[in-house]
Amino acid sequence: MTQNVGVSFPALRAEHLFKHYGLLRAVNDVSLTVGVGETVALLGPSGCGKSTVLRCVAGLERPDEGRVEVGGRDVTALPPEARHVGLVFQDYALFPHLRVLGNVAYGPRMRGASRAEAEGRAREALALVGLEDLAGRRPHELSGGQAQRVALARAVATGSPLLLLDEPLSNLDEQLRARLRSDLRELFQRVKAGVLLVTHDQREALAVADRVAVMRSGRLVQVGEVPEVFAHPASAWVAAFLGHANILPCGNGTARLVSEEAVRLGEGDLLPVTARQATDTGTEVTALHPLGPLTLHLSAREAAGLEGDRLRLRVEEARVLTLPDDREVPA
Ligand SMILES: Nc1ncnc2c1ncn2[C@@H]1O[C@H](COP(=O)(O)OP(=O)(O)OP(=O)(O)O)[C@@H](O)[C@H]1O
Repeated sequence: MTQNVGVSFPALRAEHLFKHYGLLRAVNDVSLTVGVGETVALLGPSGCGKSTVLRCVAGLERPDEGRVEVGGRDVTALPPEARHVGLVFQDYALFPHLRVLGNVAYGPRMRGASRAEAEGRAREALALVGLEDLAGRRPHELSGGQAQRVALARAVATGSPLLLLDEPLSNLDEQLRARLRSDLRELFQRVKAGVLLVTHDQREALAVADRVAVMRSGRLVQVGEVPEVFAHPASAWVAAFLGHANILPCGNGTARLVSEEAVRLGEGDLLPVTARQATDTGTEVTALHPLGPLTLHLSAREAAGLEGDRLRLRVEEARVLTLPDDREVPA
């Protein structure tokens, strides 16, 4: 195969992928690029086709149409083991009979490294995930979080230009997830591979990814840098999926998005508060604004500014986004 010397290729370029299961279009014309050293989160609700995209990229599924390039090499027709991608899936099955070191060294060994070389790389990868001390353990002697990190080390040790992670934190409790999220970001920055991460968890995407690709019913509906997509969702559905609370229908196929940044507390009119509830971080209130009811999270200090059952606030009209309201469109 020929490659142009000096031309740099993205870690992944997927073009016009389609995958049907019977009449179901699980993946409908998905094109996606992951740069070298970039982390892209494929984010969407359960069943929207995220894993199928990842499986097509990994070679575990054959797309009906489309093309997959890894590091500039067309791998569309190649089996998974010939694609040189590192995989971490939900169940991250480790080989039970191999110790941690053997599990992590397995990839490099399969790619022809000597035992010493493979184990050297495995130790480096284990150090990256902070588990060098557990190299001699067997998988059943690990906690869920440790097994998760071994699976990551195993993918990293392959030295692949592209890592594919499917809900890598899904089996862990919330505390551990929160800790590993920041570990992951650091780890990805250090290994310099391209990372495609599948998740249905907005916080995970926000914490870990450079760019996010939002998927709905087999299609990508918005792709962009994480802060940009959160600040400027392309539609009401995307805004709602990303967790925006105040999306007010206008009745003409559009909706207004009043983000927290658009609300100035302590200025403007006194508005009636119709609901109030204590939360972990403060108080959630619903205030009746002429645009519609606004649900707001108030810190303890902001909540102290409540005047009886009224709250003074102003909505900065210039910061209110008008979006197509596609929430009721059948999936
Ligand atoms: N082998 C298969 N045969 C038939 N239908 C399938 C198969 N695999 C997936 N599907 C269907 O394709 C759609 C997309 O599934 P996929 O697993 O890609 O979704 P997902 O977004 O990853 O969901 P989750 O977050 O729940 O894992 C779903 O409706 C699913 O039921």
